[in-house]
Amino acid sequence: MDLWWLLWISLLFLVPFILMEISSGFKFHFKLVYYCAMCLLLSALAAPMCLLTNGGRTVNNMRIISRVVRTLKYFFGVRFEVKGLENFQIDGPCVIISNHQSILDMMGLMEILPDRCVQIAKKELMYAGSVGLITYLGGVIYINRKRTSDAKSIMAAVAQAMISDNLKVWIYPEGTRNNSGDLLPFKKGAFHLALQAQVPIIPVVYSSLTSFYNQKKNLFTGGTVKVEILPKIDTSGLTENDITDLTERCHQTMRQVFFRLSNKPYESNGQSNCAQ
Ligand SMILES: CCCCCC/C=C\CCCCCCCCCC(=O)SCCNC(=O)CCNC(=O)[C@H](O)C(C)(C)COP(=O)(O)OP(=O)(O)OC[C@H]1O[C@@H](n2cnc3c(N)ncnc32)[C@H](O)[C@@H]1OP(=O)(O)O
Ligand SMILES: CCCCCCCC/C=C\CCCCCCCC(=O)OC[C@@H](O)COP(=O)(O)O
Repeated sequence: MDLWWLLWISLLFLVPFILMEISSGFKFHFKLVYYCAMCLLLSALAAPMCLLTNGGRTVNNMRIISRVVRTLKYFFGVRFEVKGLENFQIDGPCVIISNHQSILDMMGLMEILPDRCVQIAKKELMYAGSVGLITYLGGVIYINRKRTSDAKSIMAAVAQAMISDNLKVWIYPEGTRNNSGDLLPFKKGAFHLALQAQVPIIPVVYSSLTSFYNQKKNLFTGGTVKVEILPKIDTSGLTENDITDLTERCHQTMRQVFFRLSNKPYESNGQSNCAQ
């Protein structure tokens, strides 16, 4: 008898949930699964192309990867309005920093990826099947975010490789995806890297995706993302003592641009912008 009551009560809660899920959530989750499946499929197709063209793990594969990933936007109704591409026209290496909202960011990244540019990614991405393989072949640098000391020594080696191999490095200084409609405080790795390699920083800002992609509201329709590549920030002459200031300056500049591109009034948060 008790079991029957339990069953009825569960149904009472389950049925509206299932109906709601069918109407909005189902579409949302279906599209997300479709996106991941497309990433896995395109990666599986791109991997042999990379191997046949360039033989193994090299940044040159990023040209192939970006060309393939650029086709994804047509499947998902996403478009990009890009400003400031001329700011990428610098000789030599640099650190590129941008905001990170969701896994959809891979489309925005590949839309404007400059030549000879690798990204810093969490090591877990290595195990994402064919996506892991394609990131490996493209020369993505993996870090263990839970071990600051390991991440620091990898970043120090990256600083040297940037100079010797003329590499640009793309870092998401928020350190994780953030779809809250604001920027998270910045981690300091990107700024240490720019100082160690003595290279400029180029900030890139993507407008908020929340009007067409919002996990809390089960929303995933098509839309336009505004992208702005900002002028380079020089780091020559700066020392370790300037890291906090530099981090804060970049965060403030990018936050202002983020609010402007997202058509939202700028809110001053009044706190320190650096991650503690
Ligand atoms: C073909 C179809 C394919 C389709 C699909 C595939 C599509 C494309 C494929 C290719 C593209 C792939 C791109 C993948 C992108 C993935 C993105 C990510 O994974 S984001 C997550 C990983 N990235 C990051 O976390 C980067 C940002 N994080 C940092 O920079 C961090 O600082 C850190 C990880 C280096 C360290 O973390 P943490 O300890 O939490 O950080 P802090 O609070 O910033 O630092 C603590 C103290 O350490 C000092 N510090 C930091 N870094 C350094 C350093 N390098 N050297 C010296 N000291 C350092 C820092 O100053 C702090 O000390 P304090 O005294 O407080 O100042
Ligand atoms: C045989 C193994 C099968 C594995 C299946 C893997 C399923 C995943 C498949 C496709 C996912 C496509 C993802 C595209 C790349 C996304 C990169 C990305 O955005 O990573 C998130 C990372 O920046 C921050 O992570 P967190 O927000 O801290 O978390």
